[in-house]
Amino acid sequence: MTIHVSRCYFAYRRREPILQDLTLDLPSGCLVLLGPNGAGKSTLLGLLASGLIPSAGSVTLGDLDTRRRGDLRPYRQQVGWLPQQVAPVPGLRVREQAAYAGWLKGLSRREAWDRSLDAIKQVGLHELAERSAAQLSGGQLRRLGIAQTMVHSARVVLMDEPTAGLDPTQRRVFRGLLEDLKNQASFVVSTHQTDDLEDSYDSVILLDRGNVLFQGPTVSFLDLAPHQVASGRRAEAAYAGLVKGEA
Ligand SMILES: Nc1ncnc2c1ncn2[C@@H]1O[C@H](COP(=O)(O)OP(=O)(O)OP(=O)(O)O)[C@@H](O)[C@H]1O
Repeated sequence: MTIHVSRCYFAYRRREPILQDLTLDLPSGCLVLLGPNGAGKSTLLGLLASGLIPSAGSVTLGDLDTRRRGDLRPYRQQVGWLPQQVAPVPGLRVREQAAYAGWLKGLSRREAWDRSLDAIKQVGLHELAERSAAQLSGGQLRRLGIAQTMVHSARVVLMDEPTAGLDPTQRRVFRGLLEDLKNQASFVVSTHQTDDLEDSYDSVILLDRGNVLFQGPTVSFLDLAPHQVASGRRAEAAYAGLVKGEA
């Protein structure tokens, strides 16, 4: 089961609409959300996370609809959110912060604490369980953010530019993590990095000025690149062709 976006409109207060009549069925698996600066990726993720509510249309997961107040809590239990900056909670250690996130999502204190160990193990942070979360590096904090979504067994995890600012080693760690967690949840990842598309993602959505320029399997996206383009450059070429309308 994944998220359906149906005929959505969204505008920030008294501004031009960012998304108009947007309809998307997010497939399960790993999906990458691409698009130039200002395309509307974070806005779409905000709607999927239920932090933003469409002024018309709907965002649904099964029979849960983010426009119904009573549905928000169960919706958010199933949809995890990893913002660009994961903030350490002052005074909490790594495992405590993971457990705290689970408790905020409605788990009992006991259940959240029990599950937190597995979650930090899954992201390779168990050896740092007792360290203050404030002492983690940027890459480790993002892994903690993923662990927070694992504690409450989110079915869909949304990530906004999770590898921005990470060094190549940390980016590789992140890619490995995504690979390991793929069978536990679906992932929607917004990024500007196209070099690892083929290995990491099953499908692609390309947004530009709120419009979907492409939605489909990664292989079909790469096929849009001119034939002479070498394999490592195909995603970049397909992207450039679509954004300029040349593909
Ligand atoms: N809080 C806000 N208030 C008003 N306008 C906003 C707000 N957040 C974003 N916007 C506007 O909405 C449009 C889409 O922004 P959004 O952040 O969703 O794009 P993006 O694709 O995530 O961009 P980037 O790749 O630069 O992060 C932009 O024109 C932006 O200026």
